[in-house]
Amino acid sequence: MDTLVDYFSRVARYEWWIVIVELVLIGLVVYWVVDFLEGTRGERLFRGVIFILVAGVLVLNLVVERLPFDRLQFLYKGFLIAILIVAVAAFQPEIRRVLIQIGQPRIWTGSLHQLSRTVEALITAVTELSAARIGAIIVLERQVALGEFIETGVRLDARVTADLLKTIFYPGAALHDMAVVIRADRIIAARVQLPLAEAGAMDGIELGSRHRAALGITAGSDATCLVVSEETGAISVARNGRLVRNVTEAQIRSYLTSTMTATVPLVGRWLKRHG
Ligand SMILES: Nc1ncnc2c1ncn2[C@@H]1O[C@H](COP(=O)(O)OP(=O)(O)OP(=O)(O)O)[C@@H](O)[C@H]1O
Repeated sequence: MDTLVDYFSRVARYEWWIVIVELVLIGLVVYWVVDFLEGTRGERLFRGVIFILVAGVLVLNLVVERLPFDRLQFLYKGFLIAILIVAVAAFQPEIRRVLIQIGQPRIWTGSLHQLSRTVEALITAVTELSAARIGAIIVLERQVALGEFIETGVRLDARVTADLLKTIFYPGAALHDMAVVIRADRIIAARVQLPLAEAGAMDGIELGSRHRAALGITAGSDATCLVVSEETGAISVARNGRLVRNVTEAQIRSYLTSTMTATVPLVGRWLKRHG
């Protein structure tokens, strides 16, 4: 108790506005990290790491500092460094995504007309595949290049059309297995093997490998992924390692437009809004 009183009387000597600014900044950073990781595997890890750190600091400050447990304190410092190294390894996909988003310019070389044609072709393809219960997974590459995964598939370079997408995923067709990757308005590759996210369930349903592949590729990159379930015909959208199931046509349009307009130059976006 004395330690707590000591602590608060020390804090009370600081300039009040400095304490407030510091608390607000810490709060903003934690809020931003939790918001960024929300619903992903990283969120649980982050909560775990924060819990260990807060519990460790409290125990050390409130109990150990009062008693001559110098070796424990020394070990705790080493433990913090180990936690930092483990956290960097564990959050590798999330850290990669954030750094790439910060460091890369936005590029879209096509016109807005091409953009909306591509969006409509994708919507037609997935709704028709869904109605026919044909499984499909389509990855929309953005700023993070997906070259290492594209190499596992068959290279194509064809304009996105609904008919071509339906033909690719038609059961038994040579390229129907695995994923299609799209860059701007081109189908870049088919039969692409994506990294799988850990096994897990969503809404009580165990995720199969198609949906785990969508989570895997979107956790480690800024890509958006459309999935059509062969089993139920449900269409899902994955972004930032999160899956939204049973999306409607309007939702797909909104997801795709926001994904793709983020790569349109600002002037183009301004013209679209005011033109
Ligand atoms: N690593 C991967 N990358 C891309 N696609 C994959 C990968 N692994 C599996 N797939 C695709 O997922 C199909 C198998 O889907 P599975 O039934 O296991 O998953 P699911 O999520 O339950 O999907 P569905 O709801 O369509 O059944 C494979 O035939 C293949 O086309």
